[in-house]
Amino acid sequence: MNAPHIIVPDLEVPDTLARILADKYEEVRSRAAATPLSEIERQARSAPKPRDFVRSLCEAVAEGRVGLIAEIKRASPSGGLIRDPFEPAKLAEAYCEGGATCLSVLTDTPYFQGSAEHLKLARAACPLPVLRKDFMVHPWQVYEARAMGADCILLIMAALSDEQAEELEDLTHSLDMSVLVEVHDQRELDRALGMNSRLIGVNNRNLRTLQTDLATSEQLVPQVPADRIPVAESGIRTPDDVRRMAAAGARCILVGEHMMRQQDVAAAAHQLVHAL
Ligand SMILES: O=C(O)c1ccccc1NCC(=O)[C@H](O)[C@H](O)COP(=O)(O)O
Repeated sequence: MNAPHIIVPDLEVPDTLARILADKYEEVRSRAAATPLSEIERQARSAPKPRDFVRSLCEAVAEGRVGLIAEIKRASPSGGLIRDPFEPAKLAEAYCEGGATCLSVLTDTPYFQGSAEHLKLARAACPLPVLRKDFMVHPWQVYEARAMGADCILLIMAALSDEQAEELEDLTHSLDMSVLVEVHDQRELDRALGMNSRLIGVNNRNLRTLQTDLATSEQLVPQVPADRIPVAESGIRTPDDVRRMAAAGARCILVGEHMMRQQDVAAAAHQLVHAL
């Protein structure tokens, strides 16, 4: 089959992200050549109904709880191999038992050792809505996300032009899925606020240095308007960190590596959920 023509926008992107994106465009080209858009769309439309990711977080916050998006990730560019052995279904059950509101599952293979299979196993093991954590650059991946059962996708503003972000957001919403729009600086936040999605993720990880700094959320979260839901992402480890993010205005958090490194994942989730 012929590889589809996919246009790559000319963006200024941090080094690590630029490498990941170059590989991602290649991956999408070859996967879309093997499974045409019409076929992946058919699979997406016959997938089980989406679970409401945004509503679950809103309910957690309305009930005074921390909205924990608990991440299932085996490895990462900053952390190397994080968890081995790695059992997505057991991890999903443990997160659910520990009080997580939603799951985030890495599906990128080259950099995170993730897969669609991890997402399917995790979602089948619990009732929680699931975010497909990957580098989304093309509509084909949105259909693929729905086809594998994802309830939400991540759109990283640093990786997308405004036109791309809006196209992917519209398509995602048309499939009744949620979008978590991720920003790391003021300019990206301003662009994100021009979109329709309610979930605004502030990534504390600088994708140039891969270092995390919770001050990023402290600076940006107070500027997120009340009709949006801020989510503090990356580098959150302790109950004090959770309280720090809540003091900045983020009662929803996305946490991966800290919990993935604990023997008792349910207890680690429970500790963060009950930090306030
Ligand atoms: O985690 C990385 O090393 C990384 C490198 C390049 C792009 C993205 C990366 N991480 C994705 C994430 O956003 C985190 O997995 C997520 O926010 C959880 O962060 P943490 O709790 O610090 O694992």
